[in-house]
Amino acid sequence: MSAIHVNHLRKVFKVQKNREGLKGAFQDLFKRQYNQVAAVDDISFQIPRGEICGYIGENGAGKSTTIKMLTGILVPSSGQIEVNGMIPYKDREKFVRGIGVVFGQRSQLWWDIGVIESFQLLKKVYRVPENDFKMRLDEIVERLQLSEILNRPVRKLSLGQRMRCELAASLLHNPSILFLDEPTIGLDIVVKTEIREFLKEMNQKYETTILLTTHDLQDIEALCSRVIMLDQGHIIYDGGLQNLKDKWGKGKEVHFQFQKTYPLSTLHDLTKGLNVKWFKENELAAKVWIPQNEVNVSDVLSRIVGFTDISDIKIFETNTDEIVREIYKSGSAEKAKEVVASNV
Ligand SMILES: Nc1ncnc2c1ncn2[C@@H]1O[C@H](COP(=O)(O)OP(=O)(O)OP(=O)(O)O)[C@@H](O)[C@H]1O
Repeated sequence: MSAIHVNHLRKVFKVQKNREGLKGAFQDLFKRQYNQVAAVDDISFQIPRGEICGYIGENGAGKSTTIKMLTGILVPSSGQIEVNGMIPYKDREKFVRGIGVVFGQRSQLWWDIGVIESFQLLKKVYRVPENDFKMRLDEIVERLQLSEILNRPVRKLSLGQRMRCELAASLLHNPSILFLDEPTIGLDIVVKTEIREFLKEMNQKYETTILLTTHDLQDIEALCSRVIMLDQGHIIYDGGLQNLKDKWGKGKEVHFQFQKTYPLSTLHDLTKGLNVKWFKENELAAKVWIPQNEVNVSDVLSRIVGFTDISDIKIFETNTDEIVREIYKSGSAEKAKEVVASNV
């Protein structure tokens, strides 16, 4: 049985239309007009137990609306959802005991009381037995290095400290599914790395299923084997991250720093027969563009090294950011593939 099962899910919001001018405002007072916005428009997917899946999309794509439906905060307009074998907006008490949620922009901790008191309250909310709570708390406090800040009120914590406490709070009841909505937003790279390591560990140790919404593709690279990409309420890609790179990656760029000047024609001659493109950077530097799956970097290097005097070489890998941006721009993974192919 999958941890999350979503079938033809839709959420339509009714948004008030504001008519223009004073007359319009007056008319609005008596007769309101509304627009329908389909925030999530007929999406289907399944997430097996123990998977970490990235859920990405541009602002307004419908990510948070999906997470809110999956966690039972919003009721779908149509379609079916099953999370942990339950319908999230029904049987709330039982349902929330099986999930953990972190909204990076909102806190589940009480602002003015000590962190440990918030944890004690959550223990009561989730009805966690004392022994289980103690074991779990000890493990998480040690792993996330929270002992120094447990007695501080949340309002006095730095963002990084607060996010570590939010994660701890979401895991105290040992949920089998964790929903993370922008968990690393605004954090520095050190805290981001710590959080990613911690999540990886929890997933491996407890087989926690994780659905992760983020704008930081480094989160996805570090954690997810699968990514679901959303655009205007529709799924435009659902598959492996490596597959995305293999199929839609633009290729590699190798930058050469030479000790002498080599004209472009010489570099072209050296790589004759290989489908690569050379660009001159300055008198002593040039870069070569190597399309994915067509030419091996080692073939190019073997033709250049030994025939030229090189002082430095740098290889730039496929950039996930660029692939994803291209896909967002074109609105579908298939179209992006065509765009990328025509650019190479
Ligand atoms: N309560 C609401 N009432 C009306 N419209 C809403 C409501 N919540 C979301 N929307 C609209 O639904 C669409 C999707 O919003 P949602 O917050 O799910 O996007 P998102 O992908 O999470 O964006 P972001 O990355 O900016 O958080 C947007 O057009 C938004 O304006």
